[in-house]
Amino acid sequence: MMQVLSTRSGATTKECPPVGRLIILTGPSGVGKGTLLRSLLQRHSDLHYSVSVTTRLPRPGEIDGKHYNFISRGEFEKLVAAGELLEWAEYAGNYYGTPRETVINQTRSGKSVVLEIELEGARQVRASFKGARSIFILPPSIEELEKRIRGRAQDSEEAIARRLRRAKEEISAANEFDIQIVNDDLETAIKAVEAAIFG
Ligand SMILES: Nc1ncnc2c1ncn2[C@@H]1O[C@H](COP(=O)(O)OP(=O)(O)OP(=O)(O)O)[C@@H](O)[C@H]1O
Ligand SMILES: Nc1nc2c(ncn2[C@@H]2O[C@H](COP(=O)(O)O)[C@@H](O)[C@H]2O)c(=O)[nH]1
Repeated sequence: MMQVLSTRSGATTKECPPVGRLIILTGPSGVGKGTLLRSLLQRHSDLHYSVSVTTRLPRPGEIDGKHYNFISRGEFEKLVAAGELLEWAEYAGNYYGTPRETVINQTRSGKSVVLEIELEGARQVRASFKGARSIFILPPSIEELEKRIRGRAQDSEEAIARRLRRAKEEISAANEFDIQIVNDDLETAIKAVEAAIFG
């Protein structure tokens, strides 16, 4: 099955240039991407969030269809095989992906769409949407990142260790992206992301 996944990945497809803006928000888990995005969506009704599909189990409080569409591995593999994902990646033992159709329809109708995704998916979207604006969110330090992941209190020790290992690899790729923003003071970071998107 993995062979099917790798040959049908959205990474290989070249998309038509979108009309609306496509914004990639990436950076390590726990850096605050979701927190920044929630503020941006509250402040800018013209921004749209692309709801991802994932095989991860819902965390307490997460709503199916709002935070993610939670699906089985079999369902995910079918979406990949049918070419329905714009990008996808395996992250910390689970699959995550962006449904292609919604993003294409929204950008074609002139809407600005934000993807909040990890490094591999962000690289795939950069390769297929040349006009996408990519923003990499950095933590003030690894220690602070760990504090934030632990503070969220939603991951096992093993998951925290995996996320921190992955974070180090991700941070070393920050310069691949158009803009790097350190999320230290939240309000300052929100303003910097706003400037990156609308400036
Ligand atoms: N500037 C900040 N200062 C202090 N804490 C912050 C800041 N930004 C976010 N946080 C906190 O860090 C934790 C992780 O934030 P969040 O869930 O938004 O990260 P994320 O990058 O979306 O993670 P993931 O990619 O795993 O979904 C949350 O508890 C959030 O309240
Ligand atoms: N490549 C993709 N990555 C995604 C997508 N949706 C979310 N993510 C990223 O996965 C990790 C883990 O998320 P979590 O909710 O389990 O903490 C994080 O970096 C997200 O940004 C996606 O569609 N594609």
